[in-house]
Order: sequence, then C-alpha cells, then structure tokens
Amino acid sequence: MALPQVCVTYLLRESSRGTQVLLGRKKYGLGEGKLVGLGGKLHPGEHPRYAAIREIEEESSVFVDPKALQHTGLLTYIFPTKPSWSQESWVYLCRDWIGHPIETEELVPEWHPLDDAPLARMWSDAQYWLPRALQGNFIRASYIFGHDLDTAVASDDPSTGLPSVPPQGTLG
Ligand SMILES: COc1nc(N)nc2c1ncn2[C@H]1C[C@H](O)[C@@H](COP(=O)(O)OP(=O)(O)OP(=O)(O)O)O1
Repeated sequence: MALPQVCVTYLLRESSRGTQVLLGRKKYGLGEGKLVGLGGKLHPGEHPRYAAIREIEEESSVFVDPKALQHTGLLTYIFPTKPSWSQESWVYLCRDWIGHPIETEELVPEWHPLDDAPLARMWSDAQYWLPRALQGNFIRASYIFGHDLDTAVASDDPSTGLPSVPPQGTLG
C-alpha cells in the first residue's frame, strides 16, 4: 500500500557568518519540540512541489516560486510498531523567496550554520542524510525506526553504518 506523502523544505541564506539553514522548533503535535524543516502532509492529488510551497507559506509566511525549489531527496520512513507514522518524504532546498520568515502557529524559526546544524535536536534520521542533502547531494534512502518511535535502527543506505535489515521482530 502507498505510504502517506509529506514534503520538507530547507531554506538556505547567505549571511556574514556563512551559509545558514532555516529550521523551525515544532510547537505542538508529532515531533513537538524537535527542530524540523518547513513541511507537512500533501493534500490529496497535490504535487509535492506545490505542497512544499503551501507549507513554506503556512509555516514561515514567505512565498516561493516553484522553480526555486531544488529536489534533493526522497526518504522513506518506516515505523513497524506504529505503521500510521510511516511515510514518504519529498525533500527540497530553496535559496530564493519573497518575505522574511516569522514565527507562526506551528514553528519558531531558528537560523543555523549550514555545516553545523543541531542534528541532536532533530529527528534521529537527520544525522544520516541531512548534512549531505544540505550540500546539494540527492539522497534516496529508507529508515526504519525502533520501538521508541524515535531512533533510526536500520537503513538501506550503507553509508549510515546502520544494519541494512530490520532487527528481528521489529516488523511484527
Ligand atoms: C529529519 O527530519 C525528519 N525526520 C523524520 N523521520 N520525520 C520528520 C522529519 N521532519 C518532519 N518529519 C515528520 C513529522 C510529520 O509526520 C511529517 C510532517 O512534518 P511536520 O511536523 O512539518 O508537519 P505536520 O504538522 O505533521 O503536518 P501538517 O503541517 O500537514 O499538519 O514529517
């Protein structure tokens, strides 16, 4: 069965301190307190790129042209012990927008150095792919989460060093 589709975009800007990435502290809901990119669920029939533009506006109040989005990843998240959380995520980078990101109902914005994103404050899979994606590398990978619903315990990406198959019993 097809997994629920979500999108996430990382806005990048040049500053006197180098390139920075916009992350947002989630104010409520799934992942509350974690730092995330701008994103959310696709609406039925919605193209991921247009969902990304809608979510960027909802979560930061800035406007983006569809052509300004660079598709940099397609990630599969599997939660064997909570299948309703499993999803496929379309990942974009964006360097060009109109407006200034502000705090919204959902997120408190924080700018961080591109090469020193606070991965420990993000979903645990971020450490395995986000630094490479932020450098513009296209990432296609799957991550399987453990019983704590927080730790990535297996992946099909050998560079992660994670086991390549789910630990026995996690798939139920
Ligand atoms: C490294 O980043 C992430 N990793 C994983 N495994 N999951 C993530 C990451 N960033 C976001 N998510 C999840 C959390 C949600 O299930 C979706 C969408 O995230 P978001 O919190 O931005 O959106 P929601 O508020 O849940 O959705 P709506 O805005 O549509 O209500 O991805």
